[in-house]
Amino acid sequence: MTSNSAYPCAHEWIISLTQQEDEKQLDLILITALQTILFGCQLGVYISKFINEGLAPQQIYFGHDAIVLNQEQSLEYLNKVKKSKLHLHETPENSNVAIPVYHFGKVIGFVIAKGAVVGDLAKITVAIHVLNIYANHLYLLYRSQLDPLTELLNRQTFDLKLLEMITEQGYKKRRADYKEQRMWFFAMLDIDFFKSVNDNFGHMIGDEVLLLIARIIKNHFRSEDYIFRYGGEEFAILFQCQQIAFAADMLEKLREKVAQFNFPQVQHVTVSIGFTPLLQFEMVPSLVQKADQALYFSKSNGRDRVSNFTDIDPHTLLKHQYGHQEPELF
Ligand SMILES: Nc1nc2c(ncn2[C@@H]2O[C@H](COP(=O)(O)OP(=O)(O)OP(=O)(O)O)[C@@H](O)[C@H]2O)c(=O)[nH]1
Repeated sequence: MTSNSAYPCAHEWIISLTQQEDEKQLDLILITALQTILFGCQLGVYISKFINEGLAPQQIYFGHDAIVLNQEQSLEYLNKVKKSKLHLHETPENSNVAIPVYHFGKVIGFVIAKGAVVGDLAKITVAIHVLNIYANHLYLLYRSQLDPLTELLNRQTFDLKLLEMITEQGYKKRRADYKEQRMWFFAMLDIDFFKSVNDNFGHMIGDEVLLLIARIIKNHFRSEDYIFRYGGEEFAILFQCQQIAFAADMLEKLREKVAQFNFPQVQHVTVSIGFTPLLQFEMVPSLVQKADQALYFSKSNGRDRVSNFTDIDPHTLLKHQYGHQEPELF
């Protein structure tokens, strides 16, 4: 991409950025734009993809010359740019600039550029504008991944995320952020006798129950975990724990929280949960089937309980399959 003016033209990048429907493509366009605008610089690009100011931004540029920071350093830089907007650091042997990435006044990441551009405010200003457009479009893409009622990730995003997680890159990349090794787990959760909630209290109250349960689940897990509204009254959870016993405990506590919650009008609602460890390179349908079978086991053994697929006798599993291979769409 070229420009006739002395400084790179931001318009071309804005058009390219706002045309993207895929987050990875959007990142790629941003990196190319920054490499052109801040030509000759070594770059580090760190963004919080959840549009969440509290989270450590993640590296999104992995080129051989990328500036690599650990989680602590990236939080440190985030705080620096929050305080001083543009953080310039100049010594005879090393000069770099940290540029904040804003979304609606919140700093959701930063770009570090090392090299001759540090004193060139015109180029840095173009980079800031391009980063603003990137952040706005990232937010729109992010919103399109959410279920409008619960604001959890929607069913359309489920396959993509799960596929991403079971490939080597996704599985390892996220684990490496933690000091200790963690495993991923996949759980399916279904509200018990939800039809009777609708029948007895009406659809609006049913929706409120869905919303409240979605909130309970979201607050129960870490912001790095993934919570999906999988179907009508069914949720899927991808989460990390050090070991299977902790995962079971985490889900048991979630079950308890729902069972003890005082829902307006309906008062008492329970959920059934099935889960399985996420094996790297496992196929998505096989993973869903395992969690689904564990969920069925919970349903057919009294509901309001958590079942671990790996604990269930395979003979029992062969006999039963929870009757919704295709999720109910909403
Ligand atoms: N209010 C509301 N209801 C929904 C929504 N999506 C699905 N449902 C209802 O969820 C109910 C699911 O009922 P069933 O599949 O029979 O399951 P259940 O009554 O929960 O029974 P078990 O799962 O066997 O415990 C149906 O009545 C759907 O209409 C929604 O977005 N809002």
